[in-house]
Amino acid sequence: MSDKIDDAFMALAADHAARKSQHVADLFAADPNRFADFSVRLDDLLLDFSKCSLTGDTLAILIELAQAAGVEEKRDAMFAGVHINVTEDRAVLHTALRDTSTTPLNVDGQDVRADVAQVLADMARFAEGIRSGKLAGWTGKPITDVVNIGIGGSDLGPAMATLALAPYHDGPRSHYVSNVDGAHLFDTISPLDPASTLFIVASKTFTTQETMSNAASARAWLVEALGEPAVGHHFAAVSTALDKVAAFGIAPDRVFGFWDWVGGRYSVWSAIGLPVMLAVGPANFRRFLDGGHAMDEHFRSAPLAQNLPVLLALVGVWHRDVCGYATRAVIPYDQHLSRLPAYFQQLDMESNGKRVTLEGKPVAYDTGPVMWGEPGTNGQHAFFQLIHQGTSPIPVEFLIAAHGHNEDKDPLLKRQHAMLIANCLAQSEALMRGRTEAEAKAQLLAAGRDEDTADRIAPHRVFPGSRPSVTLAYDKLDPFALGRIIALYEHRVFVEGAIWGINSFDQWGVELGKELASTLLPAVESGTAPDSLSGSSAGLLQHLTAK
Ligand SMILES: O=P(O)(O)OC[C@H]1O[C@](O)(CO)[C@@H](O)[C@@H]1O
Repeated sequence: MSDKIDDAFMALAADHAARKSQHVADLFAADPNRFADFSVRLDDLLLDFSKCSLTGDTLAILIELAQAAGVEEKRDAMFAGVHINVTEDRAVLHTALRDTSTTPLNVDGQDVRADVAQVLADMARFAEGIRSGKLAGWTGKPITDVVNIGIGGSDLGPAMATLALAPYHDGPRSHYVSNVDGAHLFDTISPLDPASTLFIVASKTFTTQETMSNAASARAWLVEALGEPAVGHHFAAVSTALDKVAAFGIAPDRVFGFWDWVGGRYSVWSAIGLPVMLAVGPANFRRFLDGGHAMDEHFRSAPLAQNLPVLLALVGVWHRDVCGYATRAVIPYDQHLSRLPAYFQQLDMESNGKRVTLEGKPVAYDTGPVMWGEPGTNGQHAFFQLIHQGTSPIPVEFLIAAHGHNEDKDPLLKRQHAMLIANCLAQSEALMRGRTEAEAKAQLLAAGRDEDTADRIAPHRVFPGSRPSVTLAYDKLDPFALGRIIALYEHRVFVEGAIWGINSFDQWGVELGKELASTLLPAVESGTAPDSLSGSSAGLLQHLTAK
């Protein structure tokens, strides 16, 4: 870490220490412009971070921190195709997947623009064929159900986006199978008709144990029902490992490639998005890409102090490193975004859950927090108790649309959307404002409780307040809006990683478990624990394989 970064962190720590007991409600009372000063817009997309404990001075130091960490230079290097993923010696160019520009973009001497456009055109042709029924199943039945078999980035992105775009879904039904637990595949395909089912085997590496075993079982199910020759009509694949796909037996015109410069958790924009395109059609998929590109343009050009991903990241760094909050909750008040927290968990935690710098030295500051969440209002009736009154503050990120998709259909549904907004605003307001003991007692007395009861109960009804939250508001969750939100969070992860000086684009932390699982499989099947296994694991293995 450079001296300038350390200086900025020290200045932030001093600012935090000096204002530790300051209530955010007092910041609002002191500054009638606080909302305007601590919110930023990109068209209808509004990021409000005024309910966090930052002041203008704090923000100025955070911007200095971003400058000292070279965020702008690192951003430009990413967009230019520099191999910023140093441990895998790869460029990081998911942004190229949503860019329609024809200016050459050379990656390792190869202009990737034409490749990207070609795969998109192939996907669109295939998707239109399936959606129109022209590309039918082996028996001539049109495809009614698409089962994506993939895991991690080859599952979470398309699964999240398909659900998010449910109002635009006019193609075959979508299903997602990821877990190596055979129950996932079995429960999904049992009700389906093999003659009208299409499987997409999605795996960047085409070696992932879960995906390969689910694909083999799906293939066997299909062959048993329709015979071996049917396979070609009912399978497609998405991968960077085209040689391995060919070995699986999927016809080349049903194989959609992508490239090693697209990380798994950044791949929903690539051919990994094929099931989304099948569901909502190529035009809506293009709008999703355009939304991502709009955020890219904003990220590249807006000054740091008006830059949504930069500001979201700086608020994140403030909470993680200065306030010391170990987790953050993402709560979409949008049922269609109910898979967003799971998607963000991979995006954020696989990217920034790192303990060494780019140079392989221990990091000087805490890196990625635990990210978790559930849709509102459900979370309110489950874990919000702890967020309001627990001992450790948890920054919350609320997402809310001004308009729902169904509100024009029925006044009752319009009212329900109003209730959704009211609940979302009520939660962030309650978290920030809190309730004093005196207020709690006055309420109890006003409700007819006697003095002793009011004194006894009031402490339980105190809310400390000053609990941080940001709110991301948008007009309506359409494909463009979704693309913008996803790209916003991708770039936020990038900026945080750049400040911490880590590689946000590798994932070595998943390897050890994978290696051990493959060496343990024969032991589980034979019931004999190898000597190298710890007493605990050997004991568990014996218990689980005893009969
Ligand atoms: O697409 P693949 O190669 O099957 O990998 C699936 C997922 O597995 C991981 O490598 C982690 O195990 C993720 O990074 C990736 O998204």
